[in-house]
Amino acid sequence: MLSILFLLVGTILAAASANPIALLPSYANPTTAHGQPGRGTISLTQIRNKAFIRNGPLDLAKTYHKYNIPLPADLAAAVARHRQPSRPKRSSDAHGSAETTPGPHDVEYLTTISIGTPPQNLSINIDTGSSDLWVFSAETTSSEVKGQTVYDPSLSSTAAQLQGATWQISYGDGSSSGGDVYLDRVALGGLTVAAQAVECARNVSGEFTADGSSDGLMGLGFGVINMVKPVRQKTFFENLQAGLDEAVFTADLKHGMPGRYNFGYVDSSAYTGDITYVPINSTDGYWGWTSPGYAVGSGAFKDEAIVGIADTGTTLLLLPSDIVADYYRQVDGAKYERNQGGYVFGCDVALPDFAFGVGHTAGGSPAMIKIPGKYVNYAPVGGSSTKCYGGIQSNDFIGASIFGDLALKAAFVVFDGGNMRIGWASK
Ligand SMILES: C[C@@H](SC(=N)N)c1ccc(Cl)cc1
Repeated sequence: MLSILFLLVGTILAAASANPIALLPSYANPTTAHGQPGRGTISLTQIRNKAFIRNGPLDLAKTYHKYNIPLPADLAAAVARHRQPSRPKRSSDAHGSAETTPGPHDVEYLTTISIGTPPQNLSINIDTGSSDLWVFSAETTSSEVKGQTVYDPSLSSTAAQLQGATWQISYGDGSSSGGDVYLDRVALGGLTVAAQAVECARNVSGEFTADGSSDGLMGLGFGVINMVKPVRQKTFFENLQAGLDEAVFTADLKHGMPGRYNFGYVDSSAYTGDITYVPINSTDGYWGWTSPGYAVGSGAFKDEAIVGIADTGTTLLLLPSDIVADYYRQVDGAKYERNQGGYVFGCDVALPDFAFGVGHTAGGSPAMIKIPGKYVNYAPVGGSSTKCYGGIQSNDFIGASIFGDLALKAAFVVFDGGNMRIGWASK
């Protein structure tokens, strides 16, 4: 319940739109505050401000704020939605595009997002292999912040803490992070979600601290594996999806140069030939799909189903060990080195292309995505200028293949949430 504030005369007109009862001065018959006539006094007549539109959530939220009580999740979301329209208009706003920039050796691709009001710009790793948007924050243990830009919800007028919510996540490379949650405005590529769950790190593992270029991750997997407790939160794409012209986002990563993530449309100028679509299996929360097989260099296509995920958050292409061995048999001097954790070769060696199939053989040959051999030279191994590490490695102990950035940057990829399918095209 709003407590009706008696305002000083000077602020009456400015405040009228914010309060249900406008206080209008009446100079005609001066009386005391209790209605008794007196000299030099003023009486204030109350009239209802017909321009005031009652808003229950906002009224209730004012009471919570008055007593410094964090807002319950639903109320926080209602307040954030009231402050900012959450659904993009179905016109020019229903699609967006953002440049993404590779780190050294294309180890990751970083994209700018803005969070809060006024906007705080952070550089994040878009990761289709997870489903949490988490960022370095003002709450992150200071010794674990080394060069990252942090999000500070206390500086955002649209931030509302999600009461009681926490998160903790671990990734395939052993890295991890965890903290609490705010709802705030998040914008990417011209698209905005008014009440996006922004997971603020209180702790991050050394791998994240050591990467001063990345201020966090935006997971674009499926919300079923979002790690917020007690209530999982939707991804940025899931929150946008219904308002997009097309319920898709596309990844156009490039080798050693900036690429783009688009949302809500398929840019027909970004690829050659046709897009071949195959169904995805999102049961495990990933963009899971099956390739029908592969070819090494100019060799024949080999029918061997490759069950994997399309994962922008993994650098390399991780495949069954028999396929990996088949590839490196075509590389002079290549060998598996345990102490390097994979196949290595001379940095100047000729590398054959690697192609993987998309679509079923079904009599006709499948569409093929060809990874140029030069892409497979990932980087020199630590301390050497002559020995290089392969970009194709084994998926041993993972349980599925991972079509990471090495594969994705050879293609234009459509992540089609509307039709639960993934599309691959050459470019
Ligand atoms: C799904 C990715 S992790 C990610 N993209 N956030 C993954 C899982 C397990 C291994 Cl071993 C390597 C990579």
